[in-house]
Amino acid sequence: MASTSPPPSAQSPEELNPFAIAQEQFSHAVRYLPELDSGLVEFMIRPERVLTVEFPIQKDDGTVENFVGHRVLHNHVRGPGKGGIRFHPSVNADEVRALAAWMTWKCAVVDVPFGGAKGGVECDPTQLTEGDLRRITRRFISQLGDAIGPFVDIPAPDVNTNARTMAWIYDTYAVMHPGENNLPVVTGKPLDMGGSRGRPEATGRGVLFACEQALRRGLVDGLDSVEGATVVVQGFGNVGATAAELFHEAGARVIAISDVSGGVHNADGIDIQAALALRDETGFVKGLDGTEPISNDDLLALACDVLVPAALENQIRADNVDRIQARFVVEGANGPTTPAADRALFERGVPVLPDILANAGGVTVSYYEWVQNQENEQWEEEEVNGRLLRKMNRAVDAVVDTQERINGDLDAIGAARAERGLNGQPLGAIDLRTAAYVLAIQRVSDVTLQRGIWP
Ligand SMILES: NC(=O)C1=CN([C@@H]2O[C@H](COP(=O)(O)OP(=O)(O)OC[C@H]3O[C@@H](n4cnc5c(N)ncnc54)[C@H](OP(=O)(O)O)[C@@H]3O)[C@@H](O)[C@H]2O)C=CC1
Ligand SMILES: O=C(O)CCC(=O)C(=O)O
Repeated sequence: MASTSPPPSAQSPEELNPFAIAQEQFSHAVRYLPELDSGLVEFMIRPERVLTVEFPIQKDDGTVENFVGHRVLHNHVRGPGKGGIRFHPSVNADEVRALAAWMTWKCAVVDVPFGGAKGGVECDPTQLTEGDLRRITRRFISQLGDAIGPFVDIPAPDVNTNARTMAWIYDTYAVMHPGENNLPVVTGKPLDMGGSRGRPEATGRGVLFACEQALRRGLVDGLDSVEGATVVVQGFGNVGATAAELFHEAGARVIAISDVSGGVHNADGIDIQAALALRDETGFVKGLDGTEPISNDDLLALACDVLVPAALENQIRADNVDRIQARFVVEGANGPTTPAADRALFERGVPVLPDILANAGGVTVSYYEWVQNQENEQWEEEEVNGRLLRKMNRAVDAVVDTQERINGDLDAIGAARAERGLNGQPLGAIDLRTAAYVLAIQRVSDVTLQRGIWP
């Protein structure tokens, strides 16, 4: 597997450091919440716990190799930590810190009773066998010990992990905790091991639901439905492939898709079922019949109604944002747009439905799985999807309403800042990401104060 596109030299590492980005997004939003005490703000920006573990495994080729893994609990004020585990060569502590912080805000935006956490192991799954991956997972989970648990911190799938990985996590934890109902320790499990119907598709489905509700709210001039819209999807894994399939089923024309090796394009629309079959057979979408090859860079620059980045961080940056022609960006991935690119898109009037809202369908159905596991129940898929739809619609409405409220109240917020001795410079209008942060920070700070964690 190739790693993420190399960062362009024009941008400093700090500008592309996910944790620095997460902190910048948070600090920007806090300016619109002048009532928050500075100590409380500091409490919310910092991760509560960062664990880094190192462990050897014997690989199937007979060699022994050391691996490094991280699990970060960012904040557990609203509930146990929640967030996926990623296996990727570019995993590092700062990336996991950022992903954990985004989980805190995401769970608050969609209003599920979890805090934020995330994990990752620095490894390249393309160079490892299934047996290697199983041993890595088991050793990583044993090393984490009671830092995870059904009411402590609950992992889930992320990049290069899936239901099979979650089954190994469950089993490892269950061996360490005999005699207990351990099912809620991890979500995204296989269906016959306490997984929830609808969880494998939930993130992609949530991306579609969020996009549809945002269009109904009139966020994109002249586009009120995905029906007939042209859609470009970067990343053809759990999130991207499901999103592509569901946008297609909803009547959109998906004109380009991609994976790490590059993309394929057809202005008349891509046969998504054929793409799925090809990916399952070869591992890639390249060479799909009836399509032209396209690089990931050029794919992002295609003219389309909706662009869904669903791969990794830092895909839309200062150096390529001018090429973006999409009318609406809906973030399936975590952190695909840098702050500089956010600002440029906002100035151009291109709305970005942020990750902490748009891709919250996964954690929402993970919450439903966790609830079902407590009762040893399994809901019907219609029930799961119906609940997801209502959650996503409510979350989109809450974020759009927050944006409208704040942007209609800038003078009063500026005056409140001046009154508290804060920088009194005029405040600019906020984008959807900042609105989502304001909503989330408000929810987390309210509970922090109610619980008396911050006096
Ligand atoms: N799984 C979930 O429930 C959730 C995931 N997310 C986020 O969505 C994103 C995707 O996750 P998920 O779908 O689970 O991961 P997967 O591992 O299932 O899929 C990732 C996809 O992205 C592709 N990819 C990797 N690197 C690049 C690159 N540099 N350029 C283009 N494509 C690339 C991969 O290609 P290849 O397979 O060829 O390597 C693969 O198609 C991540 O940001 C994740 O954090 C967010 C919420 C929930
Ligand atoms: O399903 C979950 O619990 C977490 C999913 C996740 O890691 C994410 O939303 O980024």
